[in-house]
Amino acid sequence: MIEAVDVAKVYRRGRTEVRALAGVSLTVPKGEFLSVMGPSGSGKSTLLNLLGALDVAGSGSLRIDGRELSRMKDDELSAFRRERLGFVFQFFNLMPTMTALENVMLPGLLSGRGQVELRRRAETLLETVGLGGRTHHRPDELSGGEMQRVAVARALLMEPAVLLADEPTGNLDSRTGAEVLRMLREATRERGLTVVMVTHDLKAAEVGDRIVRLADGLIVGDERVVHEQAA
Ligand SMILES: Nc1ncnc2c1ncn2[C@@H]1O[C@H](COP(=O)(O)OP(=O)(O)OP(=O)(O)O)[C@@H](O)[C@H]1O
Repeated sequence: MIEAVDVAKVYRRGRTEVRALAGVSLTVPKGEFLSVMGPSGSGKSTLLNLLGALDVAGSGSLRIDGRELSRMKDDELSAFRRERLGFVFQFFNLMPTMTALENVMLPGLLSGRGQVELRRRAETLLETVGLGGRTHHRPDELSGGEMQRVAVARALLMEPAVLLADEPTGNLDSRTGAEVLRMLREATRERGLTVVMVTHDLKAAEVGDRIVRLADGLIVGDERVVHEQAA
């Protein structure tokens, strides 16, 4: 599903060079929930930006959902991003003047799909994330956890192959964060969705199937998470 081979990224600022990623190889099978950890500056956001086709790698190969990103033109990349990838961010990034329902429908409206079908799907997704009763609330009428649930529903609208989450619980208290993660875990498991989540929080990371650790732009750890069996 995701296959990165020797992916490197150097940022140049005047005469200084920063090797944000120094050759990362990583395979994430379909349906896996991967957590990425590492100290500040280790390259986590850079990796997520490359996986999200928001930036291009300097070298190496990056295949997602069978497509080699380096061979795609800008308009192909935006279409790929819109149709195959879902994003969840630390600060939710909801439109403040729109209701929860409108926020969830938004990626679909931009893609030109029919309103009636989109509305039905958005309502179903809001039910799935436990917000069936909040469809007409605007973000300032929702709690942080509810806003992040709306963001998860929005990320799922286009039925992406991969969901990328950047510190999705970074702005939530630990209990609310855990609830959002449980909901994310269930919603993605039902859909066989591949998830890559960057987090500083080990508890959050352990919700995933596997934890990859970065340091200085390299993978320095890669372990499976052992989950207790439900009784
Ligand atoms: N646009 C940019 N221009 C120049 N340098 C950059 C740019 N983006 C990132 N860097 C540098 O690349 C390195 C990796 O940054 P990155 O943001 O990927 O780290 P991170 O692990 O996500 O850190 P944090 O946990 O603080 O968000 C850092 O040294 C950073 O300063």
